[in-house]
Amino acid sequence: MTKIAPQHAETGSDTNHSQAIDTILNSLDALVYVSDLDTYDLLYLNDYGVSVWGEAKGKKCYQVLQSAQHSPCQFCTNPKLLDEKGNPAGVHVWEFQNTQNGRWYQCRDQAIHWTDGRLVRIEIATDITERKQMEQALIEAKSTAERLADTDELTQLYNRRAFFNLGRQVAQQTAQPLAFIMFDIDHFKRINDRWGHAMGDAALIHIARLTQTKLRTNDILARLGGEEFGLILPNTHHEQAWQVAESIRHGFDTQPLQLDGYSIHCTASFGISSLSLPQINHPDEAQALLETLFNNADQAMMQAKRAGRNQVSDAA
Ligand SMILES: Nc1nc2c(ncn2[C@@H]2O[C@H](COP(=O)(O)OP(=O)(O)OP(=O)(O)O)[C@@H](O)[C@H]2O)c(=O)[nH]1
Repeated sequence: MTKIAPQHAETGSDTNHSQAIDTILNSLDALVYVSDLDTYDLLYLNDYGVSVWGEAKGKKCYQVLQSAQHSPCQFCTNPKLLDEKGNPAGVHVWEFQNTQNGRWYQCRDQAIHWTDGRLVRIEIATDITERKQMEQALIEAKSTAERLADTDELTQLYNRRAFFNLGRQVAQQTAQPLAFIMFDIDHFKRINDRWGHAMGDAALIHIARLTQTKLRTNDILARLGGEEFGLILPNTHHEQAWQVAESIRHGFDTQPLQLDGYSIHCTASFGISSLSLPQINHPDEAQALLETLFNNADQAMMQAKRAGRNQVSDAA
C-alpha cells in the first residue's frame, strides 16, 4: 500500500485503528485511491491498486492509473464531484474501460475533505469486465438474430417479413409517389430441372446481385419467396418505376449467369403498381395501401406472364 504521511501524532489506539482500516482497505477486491482535486497528486492507493497499476509514490493519479497520460484525463470526473458552491456533491457512479489494462470498472467517485482539510477525490472501482463482455455478447447476439430474422439466407436480401415491415414505414411517409415492382423468374423450374438445384440457387443469387446494381440507396429489394422478388421504390412516379423495371429486365436478358463454363440465361416477368400517398392517420391504413399496391403489382406480373413473359406490365 502507498501510505499517507501521518497528519498528527498518533496515540496507541489511533495506530490500532489506522492499522485496522489499512487491513480492511487492502483486503478489498477493488481499487481504492485518493487524489488531490487540484494537483492530482495520488495520496493513497490500496494494495489492489498497487498490484494492478504499480507504485504511486510521488506521482499523479493519471500517471499511475492510465496509459501514456501526461496531463489530467479528458474524462476526469473531478468537475462532477463538486456542486456550484465548491462543496462535495455526493457519489458519482460511472463505468469506464481502463486505458492501461483494457478492463472495465464500475467507479464510485466522491469528493471528501481529507485529513488536512483539503478537498480530495476518493474512487472505489470494481472490475466488471466479465459482466461487460456478457452484455456485449448479448447485444451482438440480439443484433445478429434481428438481422437473420429480416434476411433471406440464400440471397442476403430482405425477406418477405422485413419487406412488409419496411413497406409499412415507407407508406406512412405521406404525400409522396410510391411505386411497387414485383418480378418472378420465368420458367425457373426448367433451370432447376436442367442444371440442378445448386445451379438454380446460383441463378437466384445472380438475379439478386444484378437487381441491386440498378437500385438507389432508399429502394427496398426483397426475395418474397421461391423465385419471386419485390421492390419498393419510395418517392418514385409510375414512369420512373417502369424505367427501373425495364432496365432490370434488360439486365437479366443480356447478362446470363456464367458458372462452371456454362451460360445460364434467365428472364423475368415484371408487374408495376404505384400511387400518390394520401394523408395516413393510422398504421392500418398504411397496411391496407401496401396490400393494394402488392395485389395490383402481382396482377400486373401475372399479366406479363400470360402475355409471353420477359416483359413489364402495369396495373392500369
Ligand atoms: N434452386 C432453387 N429453386 C427454388 C427455390 N425456391 C423455389 N424454387 C423452385 O422454383 C420453381 C418455381 O416453379 P414454378 O412455380 O412452376 O414457376 P416457373 O417454373 O418459374 O414458371 P413461371 O413462373 O410460370 O414462369 C420450382 O421448381 C421450385 O422448386 C430455391 O430456393 N432454390
